[in-house]
Formats: sequence, structure tokens, C-alpha cells
Amino acid sequence: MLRPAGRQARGFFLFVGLSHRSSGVVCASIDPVYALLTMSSSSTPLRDIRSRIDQLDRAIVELLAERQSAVDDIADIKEQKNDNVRDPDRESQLMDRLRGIARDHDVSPDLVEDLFGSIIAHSVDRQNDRRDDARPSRLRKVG
Ligand SMILES: O=C(O)C(=O)C[C@]1(C(=O)O)C=C[C@@H](O)C=C1
Repeated sequence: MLRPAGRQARGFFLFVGLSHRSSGVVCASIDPVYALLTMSSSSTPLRDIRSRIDQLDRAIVELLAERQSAVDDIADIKEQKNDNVRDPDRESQLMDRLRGIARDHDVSPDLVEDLFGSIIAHSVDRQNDRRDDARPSRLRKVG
């Protein structure tokens, strides 16, 4: 008997379970609910796909770190030239380009805009914090 009692009544055919009915005949039946219940995170397809997602998420975070390092380089240049941290023209060009790339890959352009809106907001904060840290302490912003 491979299936728990009480599930034998289900007349579906997905998961093979052997059971001795009252007749003594061994019946084979398949139960989708049981199949789903037993398809826990240890089952191979789900585990493999989650492992792939974990790798992709790691790659995304590593790319963000790389982007952050490039932004730090820009921050240094802008600070030397006393340029503004924010560049609205660059931001709108970047967003248009990314929305186009999203469309080409069947990803929601709004999702990409939200994500990059957040990434750029952090980028701007980081650049301002670096400028602030570089100032003599008596000239730093408080709060
Ligand atoms: O390209 C710049 O000038 C940056 O400072 C980088 C960056 C970004 O994170 O992409 C951040 C702020 C600007 O408004 C535009 C772009």
C-alpha cells in the first residue's frame, strides 16, 4: 500500500499506488492530490528549478554590486567636477532603453521601470552619502 487510507476513493489516474482491496485483488490507481502532496521541495523537478532560480537571483545581486561599483566611479568624477548627482535626461534615456529591452524579452516594462526606479533612487542616495562622508564633519548634514 503506497497511498494513505482515505485517498483510495479518488478515481484519478496520475500517481500509481498499489492497494489490496477487500477482494484481495491488487489494484493500481493514480491520485493527483497525493502526487501533489508528495511533490515536496525534495522532489527533483521543483528542487532543480528552485536551484536554478537561486543561481539567477545570485547573479542579479552580483550584477547589482558591479553596477554599484560603476556608479561609485561616476560619483567620484561628478564630485571632482562639482556636477549634480542627479541627471534626469540620463535617467529618462536609461528608462526608455530598459523598457524596450523588457518588451523584447516579454518582461513587463512596468516591472523593469519599478525595479530600476528603485535601483536609481538607491544610487542617488549612495552618491549623496559618499559626498556627505567626504565633507569635513562640521559641514555634514545631520539627521
Ligand atoms: O549616470 C549617472 O550620471 C549616474 O549618476 C548614475 C545614475 C544611475 O544609477 O544609473 C544615477 C543617477 C543619475 O540621475 C543617473 C544615473
